[in-house]
Amino acid sequence: MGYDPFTMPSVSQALPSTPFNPYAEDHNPLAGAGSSYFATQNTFSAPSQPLQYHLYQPIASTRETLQPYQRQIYDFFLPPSLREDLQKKSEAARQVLASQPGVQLPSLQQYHSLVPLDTKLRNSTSSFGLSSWVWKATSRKNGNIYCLRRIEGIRLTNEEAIKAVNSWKKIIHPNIVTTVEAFTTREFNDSSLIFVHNYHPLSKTLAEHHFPVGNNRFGRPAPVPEKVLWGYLVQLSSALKAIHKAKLAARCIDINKVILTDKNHIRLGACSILDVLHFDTHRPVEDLQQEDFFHLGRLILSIAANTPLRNNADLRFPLDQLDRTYSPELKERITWLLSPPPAIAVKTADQLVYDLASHVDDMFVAVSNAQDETLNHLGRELENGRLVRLMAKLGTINERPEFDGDPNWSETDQRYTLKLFRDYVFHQVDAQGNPVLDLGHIISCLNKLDAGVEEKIYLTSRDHQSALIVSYKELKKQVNAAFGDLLKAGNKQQASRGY
Ligand SMILES: Nc1ncnc2c1ncn2[C@@H]1O[C@H](COP(=O)(O)OP(=O)(O)OP(=O)(O)O)[C@@H](O)[C@H]1O
Repeated sequence: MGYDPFTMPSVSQALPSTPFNPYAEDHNPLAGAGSSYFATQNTFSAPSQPLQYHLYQPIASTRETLQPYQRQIYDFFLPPSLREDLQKKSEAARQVLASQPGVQLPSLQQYHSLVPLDTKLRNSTSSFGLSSWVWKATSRKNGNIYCLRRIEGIRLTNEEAIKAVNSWKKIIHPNIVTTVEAFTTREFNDSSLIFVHNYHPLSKTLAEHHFPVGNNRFGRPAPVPEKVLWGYLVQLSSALKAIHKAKLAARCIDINKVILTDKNHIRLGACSILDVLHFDTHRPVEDLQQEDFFHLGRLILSIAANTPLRNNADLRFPLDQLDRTYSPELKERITWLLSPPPAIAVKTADQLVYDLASHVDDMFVAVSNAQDETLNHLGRELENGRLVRLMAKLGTINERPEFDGDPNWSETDQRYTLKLFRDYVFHQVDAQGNPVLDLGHIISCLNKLDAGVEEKIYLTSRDHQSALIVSYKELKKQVNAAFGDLLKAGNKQQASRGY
């Protein structure tokens, strides 16, 4: 195979060898002997040793040298790039703030362990006209992680204002970050409003993605591919369709408020906020909906022109320049979005989606292909999950020190056969007594056990004093019988869960 599966580092192996303390208050993996060292450093969030992602990559593909029926180790697991991506997201979601004097953040209602998401490390006033702060936090009620946005120094004069979020809570759409709730707090010695949204780890705003600060690229950056722009347009049009249908207006279509949560997958990130903040202005929702189209046009134009176009920016010049790089169709669509609504009729999101039909189809094909691929990977991991359950069952039986008052329970009857089987699967040695670490052998034995096939195997004890020939079918029965005994004795309801 040219690959040693047992050198694949686990997350904990990739970290320094500080002993893990499961009882530590700080659940950073570095908590323990090293935490006091790191706590003294001038870092804002808890420092974490970067995972050695390169160690997870296959060294080289040796597919050509294999027979078609032979498998590489990676054939059994998720593709490395997807695994790395998911691990990075999981690491970001689990990140905690090092407890340092002066940066302790309060718990807000049931939300605790706040960690800033705003990389600018300053409060900003840009999008809502008020200072806002963004954190991730864990809910004490369900353990889920959420995105909290604090709007600083706002006193609501109308009690009904905060109820404006209720209509938003019902909107569940792949291109809209779900609104969870909003509440006021005095935890910051002022009157602040907190908006709770779903959390999407490692997301970036479109501004951060397309106009990174301190971008040192020389010359003009390469234009964003037209396909990406159509993708954004289709996704945000679909979001608008859902929002307008609910008789709401998005009001937050802005490069700072649309977040990229996966490759080319965007979501409107700050819905409901302006509805609460401007509750008393009573602007007709129809007007706000028409403004959504303009903001969408400006957003796409900004990215196409490679320039953040703020309020009151002159859009004619970038629009005129557009057909140098992009198709007349894209220019026409953006022009439609930016132009005032026709006198006799209003623009509608339905009409927009209808006009984008051929691009919606492209997107549909791409998403369906991606889903097929994901289901394929999921199928593989399903197999792995099944084997883990089987190994968990075997683990509860093998070497159990005592059961039902019998210290020899795991060494007698069928349990003894299972012990020999364990040795057969995991403790094989070659003629020189060296360990044989063949994952293919382990997986194939466990699969046969799970299926309970008729195939017979020869099991022998370590001292070669006893030997037996047994089929996988019998072994399967024995596993189930022994595990059944354990289940009977334990809390049945509890123990049977998950096996
Ligand atoms: N729901 C969310 N889940 C995860 N991260 C989010 C979520 N919403 C926003 N973020 C991230 O939080 C950071 C700050 O978001 P914010 O909306 O404040 O952007 P900003 O550029 O600072 O805008 P502004 O200047 O208007 O404050 C961004 O990196 C963004 O990707």
